[in-house]
Amino acid sequence: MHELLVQGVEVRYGDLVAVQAVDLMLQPGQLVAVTGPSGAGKSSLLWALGAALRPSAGKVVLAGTDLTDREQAAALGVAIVPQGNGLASSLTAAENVLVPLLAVGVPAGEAARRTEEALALVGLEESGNHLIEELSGGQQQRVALARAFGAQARLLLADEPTSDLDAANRERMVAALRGEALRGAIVVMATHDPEAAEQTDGELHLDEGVATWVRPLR
Ligand SMILES: Nc1ncnc2c1ncn2[C@@H]1O[C@H](COP(=O)(O)OP(=O)(O)OP(=O)(O)O)[C@@H](O)[C@H]1O
Repeated sequence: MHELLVQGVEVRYGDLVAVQAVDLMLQPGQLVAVTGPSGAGKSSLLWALGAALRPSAGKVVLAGTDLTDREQAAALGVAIVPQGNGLASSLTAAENVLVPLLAVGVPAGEAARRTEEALALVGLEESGNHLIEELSGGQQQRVALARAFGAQARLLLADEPTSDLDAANRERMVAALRGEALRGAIVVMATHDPEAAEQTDGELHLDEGVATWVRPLR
């Protein structure tokens, strides 16, 4: 059985078909890039995979369970790192990682340990006490990834995770995403960055919502 089954997923905004009948089968341990020009439907596909929007057709099944809404998907371990990070700007970097863990009942000691590890993974161990609004765009992007790493997701959906990063941090983030896959997650990253894309196990290219494997999964 495939852990993630995507069958005929279509996303429409009114008359516009942003994603056209995408089929995918992914297994734990796989790191996949979704590439394509601006407006091709990458974010829409990721949001549909994470049940943050309801597909107009088709379904997304994780470990045998149909994903129905964002809350249910989050409870099943589906994390989304959105473009533009989605962080709480009045909290510190560490609080942004810690609070969601406490909210889902991770014990305080374990949550603190995971927070420290996740911030170290993105190279921000010294910045945990900084407010988000005091951090640069690239640092904020790294906190958003740290939050997802702390959550130890089963399916991690990262939208343009390296877009604001310099080369060294891009390498660090791709390595961290690979680490998540090695831990047993399925990791799907939308990206414009060819160097990040080529480090994945497969590249799914979207053009006007039509998906084609330009580099099939290995
Ligand atoms: N909420 C929305 N309402 C209407 N149209 C939308 C909405 N979100 C996206 N679209 C349209 O759907 C298409 C796909 O958008 P999407 O954001 O998924 O593309 P993308 O490949 O992620 O683009 P980018 O690389 O610029 O982020 C575009 O034509 C976009 O204008």
